[in-house]
Amino acid sequence: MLEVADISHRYGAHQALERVSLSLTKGGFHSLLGPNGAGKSTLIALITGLLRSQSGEIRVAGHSLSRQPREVRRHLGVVFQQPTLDLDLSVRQNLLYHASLHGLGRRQARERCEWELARQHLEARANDKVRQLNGGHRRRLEIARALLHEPELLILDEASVGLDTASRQALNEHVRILCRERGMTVLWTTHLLDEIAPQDPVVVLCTGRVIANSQAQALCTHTGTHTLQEAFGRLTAKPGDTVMEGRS
Ligand SMILES: Nc1ncnc2c1ncn2[C@@H]1O[C@H](COP(=O)(O)OP(=O)(O)OP(=O)(O)O)[C@@H](O)[C@H]1O
Repeated sequence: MLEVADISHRYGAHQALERVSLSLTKGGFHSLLGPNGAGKSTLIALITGLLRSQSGEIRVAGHSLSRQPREVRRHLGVVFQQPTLDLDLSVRQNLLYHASLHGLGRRQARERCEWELARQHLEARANDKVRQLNGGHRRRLEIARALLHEPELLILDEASVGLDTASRQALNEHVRILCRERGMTVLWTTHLLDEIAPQDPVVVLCTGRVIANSQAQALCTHTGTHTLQEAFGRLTAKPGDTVMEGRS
């Protein structure tokens, strides 16, 4: 569903990503981990087309981002780290506006909007201004918005930041349900390792390179540790020493 092949990116003299390759299988909940400055946001900006790739190739659902950007956008939903809702528009208005940006007709937009609101249990809030929603509800609205055009790949960049523990868990579980029930492929970036299950495929970035690409559980086995926290610490302490690549 997502193929990143040999992507490198520089900011001036600074090499932010170096020959990054990864591939996400359909229907999986994939996590992207890395310490501060590892290059996660840069990679997401490249995949979502916010940054233009300088080398390598990105394909979404078989479409090349550089040659078929519209096709890629059609298959891709994104929830960015920084909320981008209009606080002074209502919940429904935010969704309808976004639907029009995706070229949905009026009727289809209304239908999709009501469907996603119901799925997120936000119907009763449809006419409220976003300003009136709490952080958890705003995140759910952003997910509803990202799903309006029925993408097959959903990217969430630190989507749980700022939420309380219960809202974080609910959000995480909700996204997992989307994978299971809709076959959606998810790329979830986080610093919070308790959001990752032992069987989840995980990509670890460090100083711009993929240093591990495996199931969370296998990272522990490989590093001889008991928790993902310990494995992550060991892998990122001396990234040059421990390169662990396999399937994600
Ligand atoms: N616009 C920019 N100009 C110059 N350097 C940048 C720019 N954006 C990011 N960088 C640098 O590129 C590297 C990767 O940054 P990036 O934000 O992608 O990392 P990250 O893994 O998302 O970090 P964090 O977890 O802190 O958000 C860092 O060293 C960062 O300082």
